[in-house]
Amino acid sequence: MATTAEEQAKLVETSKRLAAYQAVKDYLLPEYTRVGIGSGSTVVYVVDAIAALGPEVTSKMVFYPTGSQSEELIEAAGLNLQYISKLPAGQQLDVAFDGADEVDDDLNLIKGGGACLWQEKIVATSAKRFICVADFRKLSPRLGTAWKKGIPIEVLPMAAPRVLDELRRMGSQNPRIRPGLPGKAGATVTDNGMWIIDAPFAPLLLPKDTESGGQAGDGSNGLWAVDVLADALIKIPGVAEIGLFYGKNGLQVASGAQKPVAAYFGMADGTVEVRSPPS
Ligand SMILES: O=C(CO)[C@H](O)[C@H](O)COP(=O)(O)O
Repeated sequence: MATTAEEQAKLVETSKRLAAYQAVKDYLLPEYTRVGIGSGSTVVYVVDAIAALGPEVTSKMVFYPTGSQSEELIEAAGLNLQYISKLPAGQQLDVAFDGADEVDDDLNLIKGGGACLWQEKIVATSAKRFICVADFRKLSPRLGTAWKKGIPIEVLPMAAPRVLDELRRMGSQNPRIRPGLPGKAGATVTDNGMWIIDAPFAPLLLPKDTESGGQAGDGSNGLWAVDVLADALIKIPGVAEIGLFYGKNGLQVASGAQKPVAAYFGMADGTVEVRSPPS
């Protein structure tokens, strides 16, 4: 068991790496040609795993980034870069890999800790198969349990005060405009020229909590179901995109969906746990 902060950090990195290599082994088939690459520190290992397959496999593939960080990763690994804007209408990526800030029991995700959520959602929903790769810290029964910073919401800067008002009205506790990096004055500016608001809510309910006379999940008692909250947030004027990647259970998740078809977690014991959404 990791005891020092240094050992814990090493364990987390090992977990990310294990999950990434396993996910790429299982889901990057040699016949695939179009691959989405997400953002964040876990995706670095996804790109490592892909590059390790060698040019005989990867030279036939084209890689689509979710922002400036993944664009750099793709180029630095010597992989073929293409933009999602160039994906012809009616066509899809074969697979997309991305990380997450938190993953619940139904594989709904919080994303956007790295401020890339808008392009990440476009790439994930453009893929036939969206695969989430994470370490053990990201697993939670309900979104908002472990990730306390809030749901990242990408907003038009001029609308930020109005969006904050509405979020408070909806019960968000202390929603805040994300500041820039230390030493940089002002807000975080996304790759799309927008700002991010982080909006904390009480842990979000799942269908199993709201069905059969359970909690309402409509925010009336301060508790929201993931899908009800997501549908309300995206309708706030000035909101460009939200960092909830969600969907109803029992639906076909393999095409145009925000939820992953599989989530790979590197565990603290050195194993990789693979989860699929409930049917
Ligand atoms: O959503 C994201 C960026 O917008 C990332 O996928 C998420 O923040 C996870 O990052 P990391 O792998 O560094 O923990």
